[in-house]
Amino acid sequence: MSPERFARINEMLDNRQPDLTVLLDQVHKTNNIAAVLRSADAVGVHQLHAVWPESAMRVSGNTASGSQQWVKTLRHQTVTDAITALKADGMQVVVTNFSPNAKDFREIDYTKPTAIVLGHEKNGVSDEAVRLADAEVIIPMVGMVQSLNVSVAGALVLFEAERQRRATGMYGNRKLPEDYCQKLLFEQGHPIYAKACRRKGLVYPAIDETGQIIAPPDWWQKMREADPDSPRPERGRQRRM
Ligand SMILES: C[S@@+](CC[C@H](N)C(=O)[O-])C[C@H]1O[C@@H](n2cnc3c(N)ncnc32)[C@H](O)[C@@H]1O
Repeated sequence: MSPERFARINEMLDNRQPDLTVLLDQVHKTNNIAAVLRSADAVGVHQLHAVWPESAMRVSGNTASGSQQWVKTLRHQTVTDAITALKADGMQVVVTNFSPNAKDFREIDYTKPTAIVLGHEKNGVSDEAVRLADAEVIIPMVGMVQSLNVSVAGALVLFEAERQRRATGMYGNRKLPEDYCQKLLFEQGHPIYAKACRRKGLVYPAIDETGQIIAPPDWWQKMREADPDSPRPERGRQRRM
């Protein structure tokens, strides 16, 4: 991996907001799911949630433009399961909904741990989601059409959250666990070694701030035993401890 790409992934990790997420409440069109994923990645959402009772959830690769690699989706069988789990993580649950009880979406404090719920393309959010939510919000509209596309609605709320969080300095300081970040950086920077480690049950070595492996000699030895074809340390690039 080039030093530039390594730096870019590090910067992405520094900006991830593990306490901001989206719950897709039966959103089912693959293009819409992909577009929400892409906006979620853009504002630093680390993990998305989806109520998806069917077997496989599909994402349109073109629309997602690779964001599905960086924002993982956790699937829940029911909206009750999903919201219970989000609340157990200390999230306020904000449902986007056309309702007389809904506030303007800009009135919510998104600097709090927040899950934004988006509803089905035709039926909107489920009654159960509304019942369990802490707040209902609406994006005011003055045109002739009654609603926005769900991914557009999601992007507007997410970027309002981004605006508020940036204003209070919530970007640029790493909140994800360091061991998770190290694991991801190793897998991205050294995919062949990572694969060999997984295959043979070897622990991942540490890497330094430039992405070079910092491993004791016995790690290199075990790697060679595990996989005689594994690449040798590049002279001057792979640092030993
Ligand atoms: C196409 S809309 C669904 C319309 C549906 N007939 C209804 O009454 O909810 C799909 C989803 O987009 C979001 N959405 C679209 N426009 C919105 C708006 N103006 N305010 C809040 N949410 C909106 C909501 O999550 C909604 O469930």
